[in-house]
Order: sequence, then structure tokens, then C-alpha cells
Amino acid sequence: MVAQPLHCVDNGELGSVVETEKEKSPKGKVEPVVSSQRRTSARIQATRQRAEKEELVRKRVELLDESEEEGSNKRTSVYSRRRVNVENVSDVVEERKESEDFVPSEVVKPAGEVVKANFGGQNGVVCGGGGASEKSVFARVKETLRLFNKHYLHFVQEEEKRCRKKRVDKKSSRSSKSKKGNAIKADAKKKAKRPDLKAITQMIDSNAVMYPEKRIGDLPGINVGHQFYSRAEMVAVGFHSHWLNGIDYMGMSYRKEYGNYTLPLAVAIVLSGMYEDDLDNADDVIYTGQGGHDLTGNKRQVRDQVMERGNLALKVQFVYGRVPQSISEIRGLVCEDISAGQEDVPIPATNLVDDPPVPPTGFTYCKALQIAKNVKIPTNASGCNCKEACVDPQTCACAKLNGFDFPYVRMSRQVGRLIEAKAIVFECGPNCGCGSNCVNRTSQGGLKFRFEVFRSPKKGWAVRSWDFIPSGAPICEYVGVLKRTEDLDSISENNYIFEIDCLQTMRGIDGRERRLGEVSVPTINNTEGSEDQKLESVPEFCIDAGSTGNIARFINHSCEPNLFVQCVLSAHHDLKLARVMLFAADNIPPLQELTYDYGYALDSVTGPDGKIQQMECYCGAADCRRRLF
Ligand SMILES: C[S@@+](CC[C@H](N)C(=O)[O-])C[C@H]1O[C@@H](n2cnc3c(N)ncnc32)[C@H](O)[C@@H]1O
Repeated sequence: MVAQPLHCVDNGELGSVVETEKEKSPKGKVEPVVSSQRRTSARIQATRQRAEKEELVRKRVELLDESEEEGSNKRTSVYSRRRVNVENVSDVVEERKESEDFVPSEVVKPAGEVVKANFGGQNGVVCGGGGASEKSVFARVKETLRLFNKHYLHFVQEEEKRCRKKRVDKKSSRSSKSKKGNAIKADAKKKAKRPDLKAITQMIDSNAVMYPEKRIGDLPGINVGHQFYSRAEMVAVGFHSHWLNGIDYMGMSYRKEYGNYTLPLAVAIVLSGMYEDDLDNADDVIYTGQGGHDLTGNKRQVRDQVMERGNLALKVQFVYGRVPQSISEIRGLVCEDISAGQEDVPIPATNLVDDPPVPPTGFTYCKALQIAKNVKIPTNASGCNCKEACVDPQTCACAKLNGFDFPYVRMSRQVGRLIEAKAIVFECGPNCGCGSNCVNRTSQGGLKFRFEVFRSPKKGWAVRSWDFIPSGAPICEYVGVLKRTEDLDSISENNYIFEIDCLQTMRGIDGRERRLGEVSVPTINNTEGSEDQKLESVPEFCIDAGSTGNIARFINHSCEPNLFVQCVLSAHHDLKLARVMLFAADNIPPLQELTYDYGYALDSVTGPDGKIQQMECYCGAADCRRRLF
């Protein structure tokens, strides 16, 4: 038996890269590890008509594919020009390091500063020195997927608008028998364009596919256990080069470079959930080969798969952990719910590190922000006049503030996915006409996933999710006591302070990376070195989760994080008192630790004695900067 690694497997919507091997028959031919012997004779004798139907469906799908490409070609420049720092922070580091006048950014140190300098800065202040000069392949895979998902969410938004328009047009065409009515009907008949396919095209057109050439063996940056959210993501990275076919293979045209191999040779295999004998129970995957099923989606075989073209089969093993199905299955449980019933979904804490295992202590869980006595919250903004849920960005006053568009696309009934990181997000508030189901209230609905607080060997407590989290999904708000920065205790150490530096980030103060994007923000005086600016270089307010806080206080730092910080305004419109939200930057598989970039500048933190403090970083990222501060 010759073992050769392939890369494989998608179970439709969510899949995993797994270690694979294919077996050779004595003749050296590649044969399935799992045979398709269970095919019944009835199926073998499936009628010619059904086979023809399959062919017809395939042709239609291919046509759709082609038309998608035409459609999305036109939009290349629209999105590729945008730079959003959440996915480009490392580019910026490199660019800045190369520039002669780049001085590692510093966070202002107020007198008697404790450990708090720009912790959790909105944009991850760029730190100089210490980092690897080459971006790791893992970081590049992440960036490629982030770019793909950004395109995807934009196209989803475009599609939402198209559907909305279609509904409106349909209504008006019913009441109109005029030429215009007919034109609207014709327009409505136009094919829907799949956002994922458009996003793939966008990636291909802009040469953004990370591995555009097929290759044998594993792809650097994609480890065993990596999970893809969709087939399209696999194409965007170059893991599997077709969004529909189950098997991606090198045919005879690869004879020149791969003459030593027996061709055709499969390079990646995905499960589509369309074959009745395929099995995906997470630990084991059985793949029965491509072809022979009914493309109408009813999971029925119409004939046996044939051992031809890329029909190679494989045996797979998954290596990631298992999500507990009930409380009794949780290993190392030390607390059933750290929120003590405050959150809709309980948050268990586990400890497999300490002996004896102890639960997290020294804080009081609090779901909502507490306001210090000397902080005055501004009066509520006027809001929009929409009814039930905001749908039309042209008429909604809140959408207008976000650049005449909603920042979210719908993920479920009440929750949205943030399309991209923005300088600020304006959500609907108490004076808006819409209700709680409005997608423009995404950050206000509490926790949406099953989180666990767990003890890590080197970083103290940490957070992970039992559910898969799609990129752009809301994680949680950073909750604690909203205080004046000047009121912080300068003697005792406090690792749980989050400065609200939305304004400073918008101004790019102290090396903070500005976020672009159309938002309507209160006038900001940008004159370099102005008194006004100097005064406001220190965030006036912060959130102290030292003794009171929610799950956010347990989320650790990473130099390659999977979350990002987003300032949100909902009730009032004062940037200095913006709410601090964490969103998923990537599609996050279950049990992966949740992290964001704390954004400290190196040597920016001083202790009560005025001496610079240092903290080693244990994030474990390939491009780790080695120090938190
Ligand atoms: C907001 S708390 C995070 C939760 C914390 N681990 C706990 O046990 O409560 C921030 C502190 O966690 C630790 N921490 C977070 N990320 C870390 C990292 N990448 N490396 C080392 N320590 C980290 C540091 O002690 C830091 O001051």
C-alpha cells in the first residue's frame, strides 16, 4: 500500500481537511478504500432517461456557473480597492517597518499608569519589532479567507437588495398592465446570482486565490482539522478547484510535470451530502465516489459510480475534539454557568489544568454595562421611522448614518453578520420605529452561541465556542463598569481594562490603524498637533471588567486573532462612549479558542513605579510578536 496525502473533505456546508490516504490495487491502479458494493441491481438498471436528465441538470448548472462569471467580472474594482485593517494589519506592519520614518507606535502613558495602555484598542495598534519578517502561510490562508468572506457578504447584501426590489416590482407589476409592467416582469425573471460564486470569480479575477495551481500533498497553512465553511471557501484558497464537482483531480494533461504518477490523480475530495451511501459522522467519513446521483438534490443514486476520471476514494480521520452533548459529558467541569442564569445560554467553566481544579473567582458576572456615578450618558438620538424591521437603506435614517447601507446581512431571524469592520457602526436604538427583530440591532440581542470558559496552561482562563461561528457573527459586548480613565486606580494591577478609543482610532492617533468605509461621523478635528487633538489622545472613558464583567473579560489576546473589536453606537451618538463589541473575523470551528488583538504597543505599559512593564505572549501564532506589551 502506498500512502499519498490528498487534501479533502467538505460535508456540504461545513467540512474539514483531513489526513487521507489512497490505496493501490496490485496492478497499481487506484481503488476506493470504501467500495460501492451495496448498489442494488435496481439502481444499476436505472433508466437511460434519468441519466439524460442528470446530464441536462449538469449542463444547466454549468451554464449558471458561466453566467455568474460574466456577471461578477464587472464588479472587480468596486471591492478590491477597499482596505479594511482587520485583514490587513500585518501588511501595514510590514509596510511601516520598511518605511524609514516608521516609529513603533506608542500608547500615551498618563501619569501613574497601571497595566492598561490601549488594551483592546479598536484596531489593534501596530507594534514594531519582534515580529517575523515574512507573513506565515497560516496568516495568508486566513487573509485569503477573510477577503473571500468580505466579497461574499457584500454579494449577499447585493442579493438581498435584488430580492427586495423584485418583491416591490412584483407588487407594482400586478397592478400595472402597462409596458413598464411587462419590463418589470421580464426583469424579475432574470436568474438569481449566487453570492458565493460571484465571490469566487472576484477572487480569481483579482489573482487572490492562494493556491491557483493544483498540487499533490498538503497545502502549507491548511492543517489537518482545518474546517471550511463552504465549498466556495475551498476554491478561494485553492484547496479544491471546483465549487460543484466532488473530486478535483489532475488529468492526463499533467503528464509532463507528474509523469511519475499514475494519472488521473485526485488532489482533493469533498462530500456534498448528495450520495445516499456517503457517510459523514465527523470521526469517520465514507466517500463513495463521484457521479451517478440525481442532481435534483433528492440524494438518490440513479446508477453506480464508474471507476473513471477522478473517481478515487479515500479513508479519513478527524483529529479535532468533540463537543459535549450534555452537562454530564463535560470533562473538568468546575461551574455549570458562570453567568448564574443571567445569560440565555449557560456558560460552563472547565479546568483540566489545576490540581485541585478551581473555578474562576474574584469577579461578579454582569450581563449589562454598569455606569459609574460620575459618567453621564448622553440623551438618546432621534432614530429612524421604520416599522417592524428596517429594510430600505434609502429611507432608514440609521442606514443613512452607515453610508446609506445596513452594516449587517441577515444570519438568522434576529441576528446579522457584520459585512466588514468599520470605523463605527450605527445601530437602531430606543427611539427607532423598528422592533427587536430588526437586523440593525444585531449587537443588542445577547449571546448567540454556546460558550465555555476553560483553564489554559499558560494564559489563565480562556474562551471557546461549542458551535461553529460564521465570520461577521456577533460574539459579545465588552461589559464591565464604564468609568472615566482618570478615575482608574493607579496602584493595583488590573488586566481587564478596555479603553474606548473609537475617536482616537478614527483619527489614527498613536499608530492606530484607521478604518475606512462610508460612515457619517460627528465632525472630527484632524489638524495634526492641535490642542484639541492632544487633549483627546487619551481615551476619556474605559470599561473596567476587573471586578464586574461578562464573558468578554476571559477572552485572551492573540497576534493572529479570530475576533475583532467593533465600536457600536445605538442609543446615543457619542463616540467617546461607544459600546465595544467583538465580532468573528473568520469562520471559527467549534472548540477553537476565541481571541482578539489587544493592540498594545510594545513598552507602552508602565507599573506604579513608573517602570516599563513587559508581558510575554503565549498566543502560539506563527507570527507571534512574542510580547503582549
Ligand atoms: C482580559 S484578561 C484575559 C483572561 C485571563 N486569561 C484570565 O485568566 O482571566 C487579560 C490577561 O490574560 C492573560 N493573557 C491574555 N492573553 C495572553 C497571551 N496571549 N499570552 C499571555 N497571557 C495572556 C494576561 O495575563 C492578560 O493580562
